[in-house]
Amino acid sequence: MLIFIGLGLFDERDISIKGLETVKSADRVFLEAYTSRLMGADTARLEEYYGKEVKVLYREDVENNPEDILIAAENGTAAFLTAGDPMVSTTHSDLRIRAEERGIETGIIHGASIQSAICGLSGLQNYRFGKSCSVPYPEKGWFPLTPAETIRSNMAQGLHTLVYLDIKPDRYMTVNEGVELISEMCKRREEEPPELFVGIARAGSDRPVVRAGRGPDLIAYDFGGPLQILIVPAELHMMEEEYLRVFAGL
Ligand SMILES: C[S@@+](CC[C@H](N)C(=O)[O-])C[C@H]1O[C@@H](n2cnc3c(N)ncnc32)[C@H](O)[C@@H]1O
Repeated sequence: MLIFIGLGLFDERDISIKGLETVKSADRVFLEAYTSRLMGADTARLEEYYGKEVKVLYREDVENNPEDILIAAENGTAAFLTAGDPMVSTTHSDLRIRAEERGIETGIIHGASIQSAICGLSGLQNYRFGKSCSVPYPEKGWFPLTPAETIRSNMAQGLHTLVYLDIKPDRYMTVNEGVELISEMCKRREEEPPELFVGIARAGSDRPVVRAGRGPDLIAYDFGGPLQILIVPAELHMMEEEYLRVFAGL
């Protein structure tokens, strides 16, 4: 059996009791470490907490060579762990389909996701979000403008945009970098950059940071360590504006 388990948002204690019991009784435990991360716990700490060896997986292991996972799931119970919820803004549906097609039973134990956490932290209503987007680190000769296009299209419909920030093996994109990149994309599209941004750092920790402001203000603000995420709000409802004043320094 292959069970996808969400670890929640920050450290080893954010997993559900159901998830923890399943990990502890699993035959093999895999940790997907490229779509998101638990910044409050490293692999050694997870292994100690679960009393199990944890095999860390990178994109290549899941998307191109998932044999090890599938064979483990054919021969016993394999737990596949992902920070957040395993099926939110990740590509794991493909693995679940592959398993089912091989006759392997699958299941999901959900975890708290950044997608809902940002609503509580920012006060922006979840039903007012449009399509989300990701800002990647630009590479030589490659500077995609699609995030700016998504933001503009959402904005025209009065919808907020959630902007996921890139994770690389050796670095994590900050809110400061995200705002700078979006402003540059708008410039290249010959558009005005958004007037307001909301930056969030370390959701799920004891001290998450939430800050709303104009682009230059957020670029200068120190959000501390990763993980970080960005929202570009559309026109605010009265209650949303009030919430940002009280909790995000608007
Ligand atoms: C592709 S999404 C994966 C979401 C995950 N599956 C979930 O349900 O939470 C990962 C991105 O979300 C943001 N993120 C995830 N967890 C976060 C946290 N605890 N605090 C701030 N941002 C976070 C970061 O921008 C990160 O690059």
